[in-house]
Amino acid sequence: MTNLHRHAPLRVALVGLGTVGGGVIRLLETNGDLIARRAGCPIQIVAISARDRNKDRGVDLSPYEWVDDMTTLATRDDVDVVVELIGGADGPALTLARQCLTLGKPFVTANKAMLAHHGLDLARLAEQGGIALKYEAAVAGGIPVIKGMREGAAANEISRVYGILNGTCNYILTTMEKEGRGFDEVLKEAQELGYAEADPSFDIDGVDAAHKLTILASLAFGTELDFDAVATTGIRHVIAADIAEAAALGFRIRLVGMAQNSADGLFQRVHPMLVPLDHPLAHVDGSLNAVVAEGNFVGRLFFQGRGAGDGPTASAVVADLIDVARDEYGDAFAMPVAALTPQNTADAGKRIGRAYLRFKVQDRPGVLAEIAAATRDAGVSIESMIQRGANQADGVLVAIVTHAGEERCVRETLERLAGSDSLLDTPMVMHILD
Ligand SMILES: NC(=O)c1ccc[n+]([C@@H]2O[C@H](COP(=O)([O-])OP(=O)(O)OC[C@H]3O[C@@H](n4cnc5c(N)ncnc54)[C@H](O)[C@@H]3O)[C@@H](O)[C@H]2O)c1
Ligand SMILES: N[C@@H](CCO)C(=O)O
Ligand code: NA
Repeated sequence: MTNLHRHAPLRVALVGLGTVGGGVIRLLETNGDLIARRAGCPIQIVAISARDRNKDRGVDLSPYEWVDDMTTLATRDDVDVVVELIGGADGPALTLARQCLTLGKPFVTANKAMLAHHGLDLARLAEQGGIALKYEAAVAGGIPVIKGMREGAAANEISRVYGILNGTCNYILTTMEKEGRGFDEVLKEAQELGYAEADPSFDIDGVDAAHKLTILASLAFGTELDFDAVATTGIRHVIAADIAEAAALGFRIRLVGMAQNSADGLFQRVHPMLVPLDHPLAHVDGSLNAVVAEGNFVGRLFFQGRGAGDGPTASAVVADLIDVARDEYGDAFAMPVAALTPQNTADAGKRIGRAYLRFKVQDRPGVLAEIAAATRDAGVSIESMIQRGANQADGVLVAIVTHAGEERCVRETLERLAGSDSLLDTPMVMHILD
């Protein structure tokens, strides 16, 4: 029989056997023959490691050699590539990454936290060793957006890259919207479905999306990764009433990560936004993620797919392994580290856009006039306003959509209202996607 494979098997050490690690084992077992034809060689797991050897993971681990000390994998001659699926920006994942890349062992990871904080150093090590550092699973799970940005869109100057980058938050927001269920209950469900990070506050406070945006921004703009430059707000303070008011005004609420280039510098933010119903992001539901990139020759690119969960994430990890088997890899962040430029952070106050403001106020004469006066004095023009819950002892809700204007004016409106005894709660501001 003819041997259709060009190479000897690619021997993989898999570290971390949770949601994603289990998915990788299942995927390779299910699609192994097809993958071997595409990769030019079989991809074989030869060693596995995790914290607890005896835990039932729902997959048969008996065919694979268990390794207690993962640090030995970096020096093993019978391992061609190490896959890290532990998580955490520092700690054992980072130690393993540094060891592997320093010792010339190709490295595949889904760990966006580690890349957002240490990506440049790790890319430098990979570059020095002339080896692969691959991380498709780290951004938007199964969507091939790293490949899309690094390779497919590489000829373009990108003006803006944005999208829904966290499956847990999207699942929470869209389930609350469709089923009217409470935040805590839906978060628990997202955890059970394997979407959430080990510490789910990374998801709901927008940190995970900010990790991913940090990586995307570097690919889009050729800048050094700068996690600290991302202004981040999560979805903790989005309440059911906001979702209902947004719907009444013709919007849906999504946690959006956005990086935008301007003459002033780079603007990077993760925050809940109102998305108009006629925008494709308004229809990205559940654990789906989506990324939009605007290029000067290609126009608007729209990537959509499952951003979390075992199957989609394993799909991205194994795609990286296929690239390693084919010997197809390049600079981790699309150009040599020395060619990346430092970022200038743009002043968000000068950004022009519409905003949604929600106030919980006392139900008494003059309150609306007080809010209107604050917007007038700050130079904010009101497009529409809704008041609900008249005659309620615990106050009424006032929701405002502004005309497009500088963001600093919205900030000034809130400063003018600060301390007013008409307000019963901290006002909520969400910007509107254009
Ligand atoms: N779950 C997803 O949908 C998803 C999607 C994209 C990326 N990721 C990323 O993939 C990685 C893994 O995520 P997961 O959801 O599979 O996590 P998980 O918690 O389900 O699994 C983590 C695994 O790592 C092992 N581990 C943890 N600490 C360890 C240590 N100190 N030493 C040895 N092993 C250790 C655990 O035993 C477990 O097997 C993370 O970086 C995560 O951010 C997850
Ligand atoms: N916790 C992440 C996993 C995918 O990176 C999410 O919910 O999107
Ligand atoms: Na991806």
